[in-house]
Amino acid sequence: MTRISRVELTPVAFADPPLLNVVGVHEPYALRTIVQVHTDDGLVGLGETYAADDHLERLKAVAGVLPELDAFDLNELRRRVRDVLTAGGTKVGGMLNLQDPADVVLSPYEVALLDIQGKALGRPVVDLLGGAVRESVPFSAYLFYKWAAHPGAELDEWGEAVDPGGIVLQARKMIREYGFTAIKLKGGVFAPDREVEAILALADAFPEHKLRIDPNGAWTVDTSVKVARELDGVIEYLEDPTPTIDGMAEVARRTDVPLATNMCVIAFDHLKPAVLADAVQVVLSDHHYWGGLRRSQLLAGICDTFGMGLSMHSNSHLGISLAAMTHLAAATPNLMYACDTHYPWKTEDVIKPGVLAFRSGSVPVPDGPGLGVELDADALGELHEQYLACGLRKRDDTAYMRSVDPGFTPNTARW
Ligand SMILES: O=C([O-])C(=O)C[C@H](O)[C@@H](O)C(=O)[O-]
Ligand SMILES: [Mg+2]
Repeated sequence: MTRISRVELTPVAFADPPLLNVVGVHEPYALRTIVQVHTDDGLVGLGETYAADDHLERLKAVAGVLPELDAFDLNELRRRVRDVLTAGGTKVGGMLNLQDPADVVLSPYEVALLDIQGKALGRPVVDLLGGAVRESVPFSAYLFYKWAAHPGAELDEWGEAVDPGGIVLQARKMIREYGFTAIKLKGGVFAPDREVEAILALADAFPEHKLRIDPNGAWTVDTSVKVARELDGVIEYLEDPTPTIDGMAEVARRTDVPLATNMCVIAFDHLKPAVLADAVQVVLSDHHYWGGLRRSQLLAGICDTFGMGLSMHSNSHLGISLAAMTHLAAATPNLMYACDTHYPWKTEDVIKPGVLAFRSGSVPVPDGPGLGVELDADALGELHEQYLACGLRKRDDTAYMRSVDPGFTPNTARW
């Protein structure tokens, strides 16, 4: 039997450019926790997750009850995670507009155990998820309005993008380097007209590419309907134009443009009300908060049953997450959209280079055992030192924006 002997949790910080969004701007570093689960027969499983202090505390509490667990017993893993979180007084179970903490904590451990299982069997994770229905996974070019540099820092390689021309230049560079065939624009930063103009400029410049815009709920219902009319036939879906299941349902009643979400359906409890209201036509899965790879496949099945499309959400992440996303997407037949990834925005990683590569916008599924990626111990150490030195302990785009613009308020349904 492959039993867990111990768990190592290493918070890391990696450089992140000043990407703008509805709640502010990315800080100079993004945080992640790297999870290493060791077994008594010498295997190590990898996982990657958020690194906010309260999340780290929960991860540590669960780490304490994992020794002796059989790495193939994912049901027992889930039971232990839920027991620990309930004992700590945490409410387990989704509430509207909240992720389920038990699924968020379960995720990196489930991925690490699947990595161990694959290594024990000599098979890639995709085979444990039912087998590959595609050999490589298409991702989208994830464009952001951005500053030329963090205040006081040197210019980065991407330059400024605060208007349609800047966004098109950014798209050209990203598509030249990665070959993406779908484009997502993060909106909610400027007035909707200006962001519509950017999408139209992208449509002109890239007539063959699939387009999407995601203002993270920055618009009212009426504005969302107006934008949907203007971009009907131009975009493949409109992502979270307005907040809440009720708001999205109202927009959906007034447009045929498919609505997608990673904001109002982010836990299993949200599916029933969303389906009953016909609020969303595409759910963006994300294994980091849907409870890992197998529960993301459960979500995929539910979407399939109720006639909803499936795409994939991302946050700033490193290579362990990209590997997990790729295995999952390769084994999920109804994931028919190019997945989001922040990967092009990062310049540092904790894995050894060589396995994960973009070819024509897609990542070939790693074929080594488990996730197929290897931790670089030196890089892990350096990014941990960077975490200790940078002082950030949770993501706070709003506070960072206010340090530059004290009057800034997040834009939820402002326009
Ligand atoms: O699709 C989304 O909503 C995201 O990717 C959320 C992220 O937090 C994005 O807004 C970001 O990185 O600023
Ligand atoms: Mg989104």
